Amino acid sequence: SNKYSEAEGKEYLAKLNQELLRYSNMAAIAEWAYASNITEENLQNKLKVAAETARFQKEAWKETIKYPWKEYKDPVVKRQFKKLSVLGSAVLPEDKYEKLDKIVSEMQNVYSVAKICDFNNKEKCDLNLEPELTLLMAKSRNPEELKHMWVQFRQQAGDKVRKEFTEYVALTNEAAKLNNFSDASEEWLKDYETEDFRDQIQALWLQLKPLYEQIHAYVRRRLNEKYGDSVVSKDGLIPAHLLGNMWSQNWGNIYEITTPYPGKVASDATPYMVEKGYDAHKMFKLSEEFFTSLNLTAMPDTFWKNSILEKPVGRNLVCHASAWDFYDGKDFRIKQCSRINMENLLVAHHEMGHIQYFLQYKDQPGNFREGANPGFHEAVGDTIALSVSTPKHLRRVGLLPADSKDDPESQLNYLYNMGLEKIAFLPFGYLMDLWRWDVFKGKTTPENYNCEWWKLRQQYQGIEPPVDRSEANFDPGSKYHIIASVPYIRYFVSFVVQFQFHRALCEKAGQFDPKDPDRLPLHECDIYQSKEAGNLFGSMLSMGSSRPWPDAMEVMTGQRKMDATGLMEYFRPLLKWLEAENKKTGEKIGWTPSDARHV
Ligand SMILES: C=C(C[SeH])C(=O)N1CCC[C@H]1C(=O)O
Ligand SMILES: [Zn+2]
Repeated sequence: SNKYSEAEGKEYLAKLNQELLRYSNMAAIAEWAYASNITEENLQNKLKVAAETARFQKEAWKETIKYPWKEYKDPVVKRQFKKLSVLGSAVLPEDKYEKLDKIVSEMQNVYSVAKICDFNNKEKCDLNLEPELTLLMAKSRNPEELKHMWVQFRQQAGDKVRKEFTEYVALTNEAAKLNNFSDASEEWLKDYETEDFRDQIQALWLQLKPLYEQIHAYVRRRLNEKYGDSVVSKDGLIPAHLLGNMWSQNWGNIYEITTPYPGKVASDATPYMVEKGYDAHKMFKLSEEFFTSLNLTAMPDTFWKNSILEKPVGRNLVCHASAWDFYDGKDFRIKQCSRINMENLLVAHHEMGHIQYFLQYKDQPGNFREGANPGFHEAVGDTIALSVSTPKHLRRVGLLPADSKDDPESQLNYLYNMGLEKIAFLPFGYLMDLWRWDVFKGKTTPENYNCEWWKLRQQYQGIEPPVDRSEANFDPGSKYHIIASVPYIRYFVSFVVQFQFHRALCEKAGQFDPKDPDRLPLHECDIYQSKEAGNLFGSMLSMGSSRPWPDAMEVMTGQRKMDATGLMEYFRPLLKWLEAENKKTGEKIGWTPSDARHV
């Protein structure tokens, strides 16, 4: 047979996959060493291993593209060649590849070591983002203290990396063009294999925007009542520092000051986690037990041995939570600077969802060991957490009092709390890459990085900075994913599809009936211990990226498209309540742009 026949191609793939897995394992080990202990030595080692890996990938790629794979018959062989025919940043000349790697590593270092002084004690200047500032942004009800932390963190993080980020954009675009993409945004979107992907996302946002405007109007009124007109206007933008989160991306931490029915039991497990002596290990064991109750896979011993589940003392590390596949079918890890509270319990489930996906597709060929699309990977843990978060489940595992009532007002409180997490996030999940796509396309230039950022924050989230901003600032650079070059539209996709997954699994578990949605409300569903649901989930997860994501979605939900009806069904009672409440208090729905207001 002539060289490069389909049989030859198949043999070539098998050998190449083994080599690629070996390099991926070495690269992950070097990256882990740096991310978990930021030292010059670990940086140099990471750069060296990354350069070796890139060199191998480039050599292999020159051979790969000689195979006439488009004429092959076997869809699995063709799909692997298709994936391997795009080289990624390894396409850059070695010096530029190393420069790009160095810049992203340095931006992560600046972000991870940023420290500010305490608002109340000017001598204490060792406050890190995690845990100190995260906890204070969640707890403080002092607008001046919140403003101090909001401004100071940005001064120590984003403002310091504006120049590096500009260089990062140029190099990332250069790599994209060498891979025959018009710019990096097109290379990032290839993972969705969907021609009109951006139009689909825009359509989903327009469907969900009314829900966001309702919760925005209600929260603005409650914050106006608490902080007064001089701090929060009745019909304008919400100041970003008052929403319980450094980036205003989810608002769960202001539940207690905006509760619809105060005095009713809060569905917050935090006090019960503390009372029961929870530590990080116990949080992750609780999550593991949920997965095994579904007949999904337990963590291998290496997970407990190699993971970092609490912030180590005495060294710098990247605290932003992450899950790692070491591509040897045995070594899987989480790195999380865990705190003992409900928010961290849900992040732990989020990360364990990544690990479960790794475990389910670990026997796929190397280049299929990824999510059906990146949004699916972000949705696994959150889908499970939708069951875990229910008052019914928290009572079941002893994280809410057994006798805590389930009356309609408590139910509404719970649904509102979930809305502060899931609905509030949607515009942020969208605008992050709306900004970056425009940057990669050159529509947003360094001269207007910050102005365009705040235009999007105003247009989509209806929020404004607590102090005037200028191009001396670089606020996008104060968000981890921007400086770590992690695409973000995956989270918007996740927040939509996780409700489609939840609905399908709840139906399978007999916990939801689409023909009688009021009998078993979707937001009360808990799939715990349903092996039928778990087997259905596993059948999708084990596919990895071996098939286009509509095929994977269809296996589990019967649908082939992203669809907002899952999220809308889950929050239907909340939307009704918010519309009635905002009508009663005569709220303006939406917001008048600040400049219009100042005129
Ligand atoms: C927990 C992770 C690690 Se993939 C994360 O980055 N998330 C989870 C939800 C949104 C996004 C964020 O924190 O910005
Ligand atoms: Zn994630």
